[in-house]
Amino acid sequence: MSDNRIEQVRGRRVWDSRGRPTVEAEVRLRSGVRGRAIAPAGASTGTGEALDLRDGGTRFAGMDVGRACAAINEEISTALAGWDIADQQALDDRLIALDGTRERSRLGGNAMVATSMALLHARAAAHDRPLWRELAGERKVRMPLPEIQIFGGGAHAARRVDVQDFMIMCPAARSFTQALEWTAEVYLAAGALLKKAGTLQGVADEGGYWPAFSSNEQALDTLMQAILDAGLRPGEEVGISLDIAASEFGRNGRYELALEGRSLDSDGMIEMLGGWLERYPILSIEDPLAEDDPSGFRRFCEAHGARCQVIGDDFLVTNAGRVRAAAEAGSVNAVLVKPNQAGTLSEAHAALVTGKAAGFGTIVSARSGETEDVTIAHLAVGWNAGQLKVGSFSRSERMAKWNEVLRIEESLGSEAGFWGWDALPFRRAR
Ligand SMILES: O=C(O)[C@@H](CO)OP(=O)(O)O
Ligand SMILES: [Mg+2]
Repeated sequence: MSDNRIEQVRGRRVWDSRGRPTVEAEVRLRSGVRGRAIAPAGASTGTGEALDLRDGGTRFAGMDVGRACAAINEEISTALAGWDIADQQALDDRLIALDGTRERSRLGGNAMVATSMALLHARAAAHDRPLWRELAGERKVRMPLPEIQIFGGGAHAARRVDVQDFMIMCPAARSFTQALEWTAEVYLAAGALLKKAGTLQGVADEGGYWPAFSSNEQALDTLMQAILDAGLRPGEEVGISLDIAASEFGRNGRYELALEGRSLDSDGMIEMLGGWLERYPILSIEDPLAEDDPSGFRRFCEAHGARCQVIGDDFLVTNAGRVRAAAEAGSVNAVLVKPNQAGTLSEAHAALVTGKAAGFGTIVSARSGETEDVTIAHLAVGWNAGQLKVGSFSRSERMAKWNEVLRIEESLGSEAGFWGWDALPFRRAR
């Protein structure tokens, strides 16, 4: 028997897709087996998220991670040394207790999530199996429905468009492979439309195009045209998915839509989004209202939850307690699961399981600041989440994840199912 006790955990500074430093953790077992993982970072963050430990001063605009790396090298490594790798929950509990703060400000959410993920990698390596299989065991899993950005806006594109993510979903595809193929067709068609119109400005943080639109509706119209140009049927084969990220422009019940020069209250937002739902084949809307507007969420979900997935991201911050409360209140019907919002994999998993128990859609999601780390792809498959959101084609830190799911799908051969329509909570309820 090889010795699966932890020898050491090391932290190192690496760089993310926005040119900012981030934290990599590397776990070494006594057997010599290693596992490593890198923490991602958000730009549009919820106030209830685990906090990254970042160093002040002018170095890298005050974004350095020296203290988070030191926390791994010193406290975390000492606290975990000698522990067996088998029990992720016990190891995560140890990290949580060691930090001792609600918002993870002492060790840093970035140090904790990198360590938590690296522990899982080490365990999978010790068992000589892929990470997703380590999580799923012998349970059957299906490949996730991808949610892929075509246009970026909001905090990821200097707020050129108010809405943060204009994405598509291909629930009628037969497989993950085919869903990715269809999405690529739409992506290329959208790029051609923007070039022709002279509105292409570049690539946004998550790999979607950065367009110069004059209204949010223009983005939706262009997206519809791109779906048609790709030879696909909007609403039947391909649907639209939006992340409004409304906390970025809404506070205290007021929403300032800069692009359109409009200021709306909650009811105005609900009415505007309801109008979009009438006119466009929208299957999913994330954070339609701000995190401080729970009654707005409730009214929105009451009005539209029967025909649209309503996702809480900043609103729920991957917190099982908040997911439970939202299920009781009826304020969303889906939860975005971002491990670094929670701080550890066990807490992220608890949020997902709580969502599933409530009949919610569950979407494992990357952050806008990412790296070559593909852990998230394995979590989506291994936890059988149903949906995955990691950004789009023009950025390889995103494609690394999608391509990893292709590999997993191929490895399963005819065993590999695809979540398709079943991933969407309002479709399952029918
Ligand atoms: O809001 C989101 O869902 C994510 C990913 O799109 O963005 P960020 O990582 O900046 O929070
Ligand atoms: Mg979001």
